[in-house]
Amino acid sequence: MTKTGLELLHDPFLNKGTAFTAAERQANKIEGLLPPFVQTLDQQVEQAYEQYKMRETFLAKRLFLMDIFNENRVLFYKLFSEHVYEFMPVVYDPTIADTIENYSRLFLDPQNATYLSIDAQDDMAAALKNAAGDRDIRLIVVTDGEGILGIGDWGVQGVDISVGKLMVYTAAAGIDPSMVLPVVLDSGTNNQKLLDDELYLGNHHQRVTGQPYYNFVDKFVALAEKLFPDMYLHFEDFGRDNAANILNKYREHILTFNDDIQGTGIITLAGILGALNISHEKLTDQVYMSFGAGTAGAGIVKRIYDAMVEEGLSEEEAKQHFYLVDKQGLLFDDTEGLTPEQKPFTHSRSEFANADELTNLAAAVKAVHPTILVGTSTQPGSFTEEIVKEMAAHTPRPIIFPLSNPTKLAEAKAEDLLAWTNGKALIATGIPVDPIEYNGVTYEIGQANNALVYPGLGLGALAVSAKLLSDGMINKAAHSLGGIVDPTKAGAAVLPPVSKLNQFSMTVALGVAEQAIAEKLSDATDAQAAVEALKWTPKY
Ligand SMILES: NC(=O)c1ccc[n+]([C@@H]2O[C@H](COP(=O)([O-])OP(=O)(O)OC[C@H]3O[C@@H](n4cnc5c(N)ncnc54)[C@H](O)[C@@H]3O)[C@@H](O)[C@H]2O)c1
Ligand SMILES: O=C(O)C[C@H](O)C(=O)O
Ligand SMILES: [Mn+2]
Repeated sequence: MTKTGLELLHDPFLNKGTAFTAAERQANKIEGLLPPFVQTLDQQVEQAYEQYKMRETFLAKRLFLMDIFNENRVLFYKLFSEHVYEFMPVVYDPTIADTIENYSRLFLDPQNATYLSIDAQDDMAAALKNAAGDRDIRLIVVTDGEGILGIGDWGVQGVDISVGKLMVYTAAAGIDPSMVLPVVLDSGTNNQKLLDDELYLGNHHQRVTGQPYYNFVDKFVALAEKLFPDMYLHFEDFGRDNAANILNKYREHILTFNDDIQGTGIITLAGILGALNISHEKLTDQVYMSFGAGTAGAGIVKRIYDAMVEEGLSEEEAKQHFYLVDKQGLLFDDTEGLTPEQKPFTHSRSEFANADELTNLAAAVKAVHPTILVGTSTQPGSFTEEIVKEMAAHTPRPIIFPLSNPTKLAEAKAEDLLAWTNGKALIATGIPVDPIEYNGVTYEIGQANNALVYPGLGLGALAVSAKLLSDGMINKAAHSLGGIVDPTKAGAAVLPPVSKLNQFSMTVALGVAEQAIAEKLSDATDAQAAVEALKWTPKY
């Protein structure tokens, strides 16, 4: 059914607004519904950008851009693609945290998302069909809102992270926006503030947990697979108790990806490889400390550990290079409340004379002397001057990545890390940071955010219709980000800049697609052609 009239103007996948030509206006019953002058896409972009600049706050800018998103996807993505570096923190993290916290109050438009309720599971198939319409869905980002960034449980309001992650897929890697579906699984929320708020738009009950919850997820996965058999299923911001369970359940059966576990692992490994490229040190000589060994923290550890094994260490040797610190302090094999992902990387108390005193990060750093410290703890300011100086006293180029998001939760500020280490720290942050002047050198700060890698990974896997996402494909993605930054330049970043996101997303996609073919996870033969064929560009 072709849409005409107001229906056409209100379909963001078809609407061109003032760019509809006179002939199109006549053919589609929209004569007189628009001002007479026919604009080009470039003129629309220029006009929209002027309006964008008039908005003062990041939140106001984001709301303005979302209006365009809801009206006209081509215009939105053309505008986004011309201002990737500027728009990323507005459209995505950290501003997205504000819109998630205020979602119900700011609500205007469902943004073509699918809302699946644990209390209405009989509607699930209809809901997915309604949301897809006649579109060919190839990519789903799904969240249950329990572990949004580091801000916790936001129930149905977490849907914005599904929408936001998908926007980055299109802006960075050219995934056709008509092929994507954001999904939220509403199984309740344990956020009392939301439960007490009569304007909260989700289910007003505590989270359903255990088998009924997993049955709900299972039903969704099975239906999505049936309705969209060529789909890549991206899980985002599930709670610590469920994220790894869900990934482990499906990863060997369908083409699926957990961004917090795998995406963060890839980008952090890439950042560490970039740092070692600058310091000329070997990965297998590093002593790694994870602060906040939850979904992301343990996911990163597994990825770095795999890389150490690939570089020749035995599994037992490699494990000795890792130390996890969580709420309990340094994690030992007899620590209460260990997660299955933490257990393999614990130590024996007998390795330390003062094991019982290692109940906080400062004591653990003093006892272990890590060369790499990665924060995924949601604890702002926890990488203190004392801790950082202690670390720097025992290693010439400490690798320090405060990765907690959004900005207000970061373990440290990049400028402090530089000052406390006389410019020696090799830093990556979770959120964008402007270049820092220190002692006459301009330091570029790499952004270790999974957004630098998941778009290319998804494009590569989708382009060749990979059957699964293998460790080999993941590993290839991590190694695809090297070679863009010049490590000999003073103040060089450990990761390529966000301004080159489109360029290196293609490198990642190609590497991943080639690897899928090499592992016989795809019937395609020409990775380059497949990637180019799938790539969408915003034009009328
Ligand atoms: N930069 C990125 O690409 C990226 C990717 C994923 C997650 N993150 C960030 O990492 C953080 C954690 O996310 P997650 O999904 O792993 O959450 P999570 O809840 O699974 O993990 C957080 C961990 O921190 C621990 N923790 C909490 N308080 C602590 C304290 N006082 N001391 C030590 N440990 C403490 C928790 O026990 C838990 O194990 C978030 O802020 C998130 O934004 C960043
Ligand atoms: O969303 C982000 O900015 C990265 C990451 O997935 C997170 O949960 O923090
Ligand atoms: Mn996330």
